Amino acid sequence: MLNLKKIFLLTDKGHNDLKKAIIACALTNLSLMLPFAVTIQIFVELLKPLMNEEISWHKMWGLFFLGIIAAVLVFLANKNDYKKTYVTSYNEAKNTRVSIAEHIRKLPMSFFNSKDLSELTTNIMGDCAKMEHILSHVVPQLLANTISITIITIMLMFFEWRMALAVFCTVPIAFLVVWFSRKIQNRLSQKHVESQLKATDKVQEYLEGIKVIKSCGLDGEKFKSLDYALKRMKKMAIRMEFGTGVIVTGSQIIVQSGIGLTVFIGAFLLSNNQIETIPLLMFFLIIMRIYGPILVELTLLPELLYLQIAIDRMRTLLSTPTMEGNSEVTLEQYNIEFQNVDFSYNNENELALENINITIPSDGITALVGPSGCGKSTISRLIARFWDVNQGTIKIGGVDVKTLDPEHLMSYMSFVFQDVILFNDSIFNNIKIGNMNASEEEVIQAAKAACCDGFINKMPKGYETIIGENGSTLSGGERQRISIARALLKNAPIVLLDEATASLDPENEVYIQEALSRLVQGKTVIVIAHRLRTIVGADKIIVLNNGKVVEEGKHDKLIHKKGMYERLYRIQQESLGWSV
Ligand SMILES: Nc1ncnc2c1ncn2[C@@H]1O[C@H](COP(=O)(O)OP(=O)(O)OP(=O)(O)O)[C@@H](O)[C@H]1O
Repeated sequence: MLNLKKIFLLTDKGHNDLKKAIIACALTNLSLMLPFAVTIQIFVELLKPLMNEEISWHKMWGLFFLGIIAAVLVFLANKNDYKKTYVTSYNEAKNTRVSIAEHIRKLPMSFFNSKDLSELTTNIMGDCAKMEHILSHVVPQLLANTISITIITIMLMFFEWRMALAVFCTVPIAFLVVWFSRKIQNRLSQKHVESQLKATDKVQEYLEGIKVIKSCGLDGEKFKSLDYALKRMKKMAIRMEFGTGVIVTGSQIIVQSGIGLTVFIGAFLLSNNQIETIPLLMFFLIIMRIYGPILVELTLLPELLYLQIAIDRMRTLLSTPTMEGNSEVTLEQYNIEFQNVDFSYNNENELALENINITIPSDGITALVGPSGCGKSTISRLIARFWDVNQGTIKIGGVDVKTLDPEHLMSYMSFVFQDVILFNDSIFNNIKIGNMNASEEEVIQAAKAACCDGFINKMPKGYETIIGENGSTLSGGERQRISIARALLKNAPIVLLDEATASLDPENEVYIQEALSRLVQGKTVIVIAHRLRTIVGADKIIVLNNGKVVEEGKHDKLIHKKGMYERLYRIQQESLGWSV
């Protein structure tokens, strides 16, 4: 028995709905035979004068009313069929989209290292749309046709088995041809899908990088690679359509050869007086009625094989293990401890962090410094459990972060990154993301504390101003202050600041320093700063180099030590005097 739930990755409800849709479709198919049977009976009556018999008008009126009843039944069956197939398939696709998005949210960041955004977008939108289309337009019809054709075949077998055999014997051969060519079709579909993904990726890259492309004069080169990807997608689409076309047309010809066979067998039986003219004509009419849906089925079958690629991709995504953990534990203290931590992003031989043993005290500022690529951001990502360590443990208040549910852990942390993510929504809602339960007053208070109030009030609609995709209508400093307002509203006990004041003009920097000083009061703060003068007053400075801790202590101690920190600090102080 076909396990539709597994094949099409359905929810329990979706599976039940699909079964109902198949039954509804089969009923529609069978109901369509009613007007057909009435028509044949009328046809038989009308032919009676040719056999020197009289038309029974009494019977004709009866058939007329039967015809009306049949039409009403067809209408009701179609209505039911529409509701069961289309509405339920759209619901199922919506549920699948939501469960994919939910699953993606819980995946470790290592997953995103190997996937690009266009592939995930295709997963959520494209694959689900394909599933929606095929669950509503293909699967119920295909299976319902199979059921109704089988029923009709059995009925005709009882009536005249030789003619029934002649009508249907070509059908399984045609289906077997499509089935056995599925490997070729799969290969063609796979290549087509890959070329589609590549093209989507290139279009996305082109649009996202349009500023750099223009400013660096890369129009020709980048356009060439986009053009190549689009041409390849076209080539693969044509190749797939051609390959599928040959297989489908071939199988349709096989089915239609049944017409010749039926005529041949019919003529043979008629000449031997083994069948009468009217039943013979009836069989010819049946061929016309039955072959139509079978030919349609043969064109639908490759679509089903094509869907399999999308479903396989969704299955891989949904079976990728998520990051789980306890969401009941309450953290009482916020000191952070790294014990013998080793970490690598992809390859275990290339450690981004090696044997890290550090303590980040609560209620104080700890700065992570060191040359570019030394592992500062990696430490902050591990604290937030964006990734899990390869070896060792990270504890917050004595609790191993690996045992905590990532979303629960996140409720204890606020982030202020340099590359602020803002949504195409009002300023008010962008700040409120920090705490969805906050009142209007609290949002405004946070905005004031983050020095946002001034520029917000100058905007045409104040807090209700829509700020464009990723805050495109704001300056870098304004965007950063909004992200600080968000963090202030969240009021989490641990604050992670990543390059928060880099690349800002002096005025903005003053505002941001003021906002930050309010944000960090009484919190466990981890700052990643390149400009060492901003962290001179930190309670602890951890110096990293090549993924290892090389020095630790306060500013004065490290300066006296005359090690890496002192060297970096000196170079930066000297560079302050430079002019271009
Ligand atoms: N997502 C990633 N996948 C693979 N390798 C990564 C990833 N992110 C960082 N790395 C590598 O890990 C090492 C440490 O990177 P990290 O971002 O922690 O450095 P950093 O000290 O914060 O650098 P910077 O100051 O330039 O931001 C680098 O060699 C970097 O190339």
